[in-house]
Amino acid sequence: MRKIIITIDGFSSCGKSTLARELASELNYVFIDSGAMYRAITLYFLRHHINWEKTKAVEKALSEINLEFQPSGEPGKSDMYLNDENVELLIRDMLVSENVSAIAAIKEVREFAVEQQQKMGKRKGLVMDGRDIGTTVFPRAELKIFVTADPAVRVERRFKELYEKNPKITIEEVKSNLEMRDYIDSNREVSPLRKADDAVVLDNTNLTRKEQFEKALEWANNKIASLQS
Ligand SMILES: Nc1ncnc2c1ncn2[C@@H]1O[C@H](COP(=O)(O)OP(=O)(O)O)[C@@H](O)[C@H]1O
Ligand SMILES: Nc1ccn([C@@H]2O[C@H](COP(=O)(O)OP(=O)(O)O)[C@@H](O)[C@H]2O)c(=O)n1
Repeated sequence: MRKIIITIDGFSSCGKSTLARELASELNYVFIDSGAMYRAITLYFLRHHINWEKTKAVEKALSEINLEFQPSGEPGKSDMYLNDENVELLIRDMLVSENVSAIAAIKEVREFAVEQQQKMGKRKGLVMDGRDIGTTVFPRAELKIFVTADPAVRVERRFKELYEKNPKITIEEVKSNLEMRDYIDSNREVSPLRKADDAVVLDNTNLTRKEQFEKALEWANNKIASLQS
């Protein structure tokens, strides 16, 4: 069976990673959460007080960063390792969320991450989610999905998830973070978030996880079947 690359892009908290993980698990593909890479870089910059407005400081910091995904023990899930440290939980912290989009807008940071992402796609059989995967990282991917959902629904979903870990978090905090990141991600100069011309749109505002998964799996299976003939 021929293996393909599936890209899943869209705004924050649309359910991209959830869908990507489930698809990869069903197809026996590798799942890569590209956002985790930008989050790990951000964690490093914050911890080491890197002045990210200075190109030299950014380049030096990037030369000290090693990113790796390792299986987490849960089926289909992997954890992000920053210089051999498991940072999977730390990178979901609000402080990282507040700074990640500014750092992900830096050209050198994007080049560093994109180069590694492209290497991961060499052997196909990959589902990667992010913001620029269908437009920049894998412009020739066989299946591109652009996920959208009503902004209020997205805030509610992310709030629910973060509240379970930190009951002090407020819905306003989550809402303003999502709005800020979506704005920066859509308006940056390098690879702004946008739908690739050949991407299919999946609006999951009123879809359950199971329904969105079934729809995307059907697209994937149809694409794989069409490439056999
Ligand atoms: N169709 C859905 N209905 C309800 N909640 C969902 C759905 N898809 C994902 N979620 C939940 O929404 C939150 C954000 O999903 P996630 O996959 O992390 O989004 P993204 O990767 O786009 O930021 C998670 O808590 C996830 O469990
Ligand atoms: N391919 C990608 C993935 C993420 N990012 C950046 O990384 C941030 C965090 O990505 P994420 O996928 O973890 O975001 P959420 O799951 O919180 O929505 C995004 O807001 C973007 O600023 C990016 O620029 N390009």
